[in-house]
Amino acid sequence: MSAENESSTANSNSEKRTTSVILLDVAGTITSLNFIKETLFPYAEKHLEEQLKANWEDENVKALVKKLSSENEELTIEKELTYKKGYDDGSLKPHVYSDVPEALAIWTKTKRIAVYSRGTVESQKLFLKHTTEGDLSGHISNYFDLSVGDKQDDASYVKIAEQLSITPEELIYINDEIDEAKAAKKAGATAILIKRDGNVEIPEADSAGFTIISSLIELPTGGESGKRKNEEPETAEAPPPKVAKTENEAENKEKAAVDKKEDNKIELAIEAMEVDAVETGKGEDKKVAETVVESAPSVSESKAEKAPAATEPVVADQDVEMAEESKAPEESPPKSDETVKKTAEKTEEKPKEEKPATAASKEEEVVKTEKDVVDKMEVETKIVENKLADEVKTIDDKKKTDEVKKVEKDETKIEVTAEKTDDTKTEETKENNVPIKEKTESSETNAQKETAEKEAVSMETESSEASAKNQNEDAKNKDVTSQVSTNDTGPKQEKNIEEKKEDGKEIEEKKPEIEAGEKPSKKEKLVDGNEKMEVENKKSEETIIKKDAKGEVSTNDTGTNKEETKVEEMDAINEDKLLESSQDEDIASKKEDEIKNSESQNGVCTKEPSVKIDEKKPEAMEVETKTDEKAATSTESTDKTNDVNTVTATVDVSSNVNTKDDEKEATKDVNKKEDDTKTVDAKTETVTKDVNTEDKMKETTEECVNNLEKTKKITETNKENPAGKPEESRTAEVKSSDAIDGIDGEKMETSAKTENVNGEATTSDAMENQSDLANGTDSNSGANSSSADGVENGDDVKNNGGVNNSTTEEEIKVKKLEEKSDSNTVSVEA
Ligand SMILES: CSCCC(=O)C(=O)COP(=O)(O)O
Repeated sequence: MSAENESSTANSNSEKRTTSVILLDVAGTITSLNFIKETLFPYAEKHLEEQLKANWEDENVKALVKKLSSENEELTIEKELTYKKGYDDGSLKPHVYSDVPEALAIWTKTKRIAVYSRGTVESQKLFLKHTTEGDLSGHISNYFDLSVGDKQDDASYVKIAEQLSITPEELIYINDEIDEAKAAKKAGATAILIKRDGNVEIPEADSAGFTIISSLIELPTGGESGKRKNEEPETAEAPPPKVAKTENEAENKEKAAVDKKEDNKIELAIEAMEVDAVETGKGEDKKVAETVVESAPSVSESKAEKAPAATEPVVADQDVEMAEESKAPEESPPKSDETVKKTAEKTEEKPKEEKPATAASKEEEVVKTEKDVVDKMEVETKIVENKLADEVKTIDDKKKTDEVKKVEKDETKIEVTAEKTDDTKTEETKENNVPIKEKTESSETNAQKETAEKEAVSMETESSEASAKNQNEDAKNKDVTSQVSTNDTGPKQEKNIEEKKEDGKEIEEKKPEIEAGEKPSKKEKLVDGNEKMEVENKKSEETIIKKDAKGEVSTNDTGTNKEETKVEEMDAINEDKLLESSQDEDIASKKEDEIKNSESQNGVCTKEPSVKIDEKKPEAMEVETKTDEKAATSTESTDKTNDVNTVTATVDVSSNVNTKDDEKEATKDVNKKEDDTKTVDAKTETVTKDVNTEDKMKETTEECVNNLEKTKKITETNKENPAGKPEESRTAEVKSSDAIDGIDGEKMETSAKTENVNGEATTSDAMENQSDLANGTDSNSGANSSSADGVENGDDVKNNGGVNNSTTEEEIKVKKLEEKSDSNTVSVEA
């Protein structure tokens, strides 16, 4: 039997990975004791006699009988023969518990399974081969019978271990008898008690410290090791196994059922038992290390080996703790792996999912921000447009009011001039009613001009509005570009921006044309005024154009305000000039009145000069009026032309802004208007010069009046003393003539030179230089040599002398004045 056991053991050991071996008892463990007692043994007894009788003549039977007579072994052999016959004919069917084949199938994957029974090895083999659950002999690697020793002897377990090539600690013995368990435990093996129905009850005191199971599937992970039990007090203060078993029986069954399919868990339970056995210290440390190494070919196996079995609840409290401890590393890694995987997936998926999500959200945010920006821009542009429209309206209103005021002022001025012209009551002035009429007509035309100007101004305001809008659009474009630079807007906005930029460029290109169209309307007003304002206006225009050329956002308010201020200044200057001219006229009229009064008082001397002066005065007035009229007509003509040009230009500009061909025509018109304005400016320059000469003439007339008064006094004295002091009268006359000649600077210089040649001191109080001339009584030739006029004057003085000479000289002087005034008029007409 021992040899059989060894051979079977050797055959199976090489195939197992682990060194631990589960050693099974038969009766009461894999089969019921009732089957052994009630079936197997009676079957043998019954069939043994028959077998003996049938085979009595057989040599084998004869040898057995002889042997039984001496050792009782033959009976065992006869039993084997009986069992074999029964198993073979089916009359005997060995019983096994239902959990046996399942447990064997599980254990046999990683463990060796051996059988240790009182029946012979052949009987054991026949038994496992013909069980009610089928042939289970294939899971059994080794069979041991009583040949190795009594089951209650611990040495038997040592031998078995030796035969299995393992240590007793590597042996797990499962049986139903406490004495055998104690022997195995004593040998160092792990002894597990199993309680099945019909087994002999184990006293609780004896079973204390042993693991008790009711099914092989409940095989505990740690098992009961002798050492552990030995470490605990034998009195077993620990709870009795039965109590733990009964309390946890239902749960163990359920869990066992659940864990049946998990083969690795059972294997791990066995490995845990091995570990527990190693912890007892009975095993060799090296072997334990080897088992650990062998049982750790892979991570899963090592984990599975340490994993708790489903039968864990059956285990005692300490084992449960170990199982929980062993669970933790097993369950935690998968969890950790899963968590790692999940986290990795999350980390991988999250960025992938979050990135698109964040990208989409960002895009949505960007779109929202873009929409918000566009909305804000639209709102801002609307606000700016509304503001500009309001400002343009206010500017228009101001301009209209200013223009109305201007029209009123012009009307009053025209009335004043008309009244003045009526006051002259001369024939020439009557003849000059035509220009006065023209003035009135021109006033009418001025009124028409004003209306035209209003229209032009309205057009200007429209153009200014357009320029303001253009500037606003430029500002919008700038704002848009600035916002686009900060914010990455979509392509739609870029297109809009580009379109706006193009529109802004076109508008900027149109600006100079529009602004050029504004020039005539401005120069209309400049014609009435002086050149300074024109220059200033040009400068302002140039500055505006430069600003526009630079791309600066020049608000139209400043330009319009400047224009308004300039126009106002121009109007003020014009008004001042008109006032000055009117004052000059008043002064001249006053002087005339004074002369008349003096004439009426002085009699002879005053008549001719007064007449001539009166003749001259109307002429001078005529000159003035002519110059004024001509200036007015020139200005009016230019105004008319400019008005027409402005109207046409503004109409052209306003109507032709949309078409480029019309814009070119408008530019041509504007250029023409600029040329017209230049010619008008030149004319105005000549007119202003003539006006200055007229002022000088006025001064000379004043001096003439003074001299006449003096001549009057001299004539009176001459009358009183005809023979004496002719020089004084002559000097006075010369003074007057010189004063008249003084109009011409060259004549004054020449006369002064000739007079200084004589170098005689004068006693006259009137004018020192002229008194020098007067003192030169012998210097008449000098005076005559000064000029042709001087010759005439000298002749007159010589021939006439006295009162008559003075009158003739005055007439000559008046003629000179007339000639000069005529030359002025001619120059003005030219
Ligand atoms: C399976 S062989 C027959 C079993 C038998 O004879 C026997 O006595 C079993 O007792 P044990 O508890 O030792 O297996």
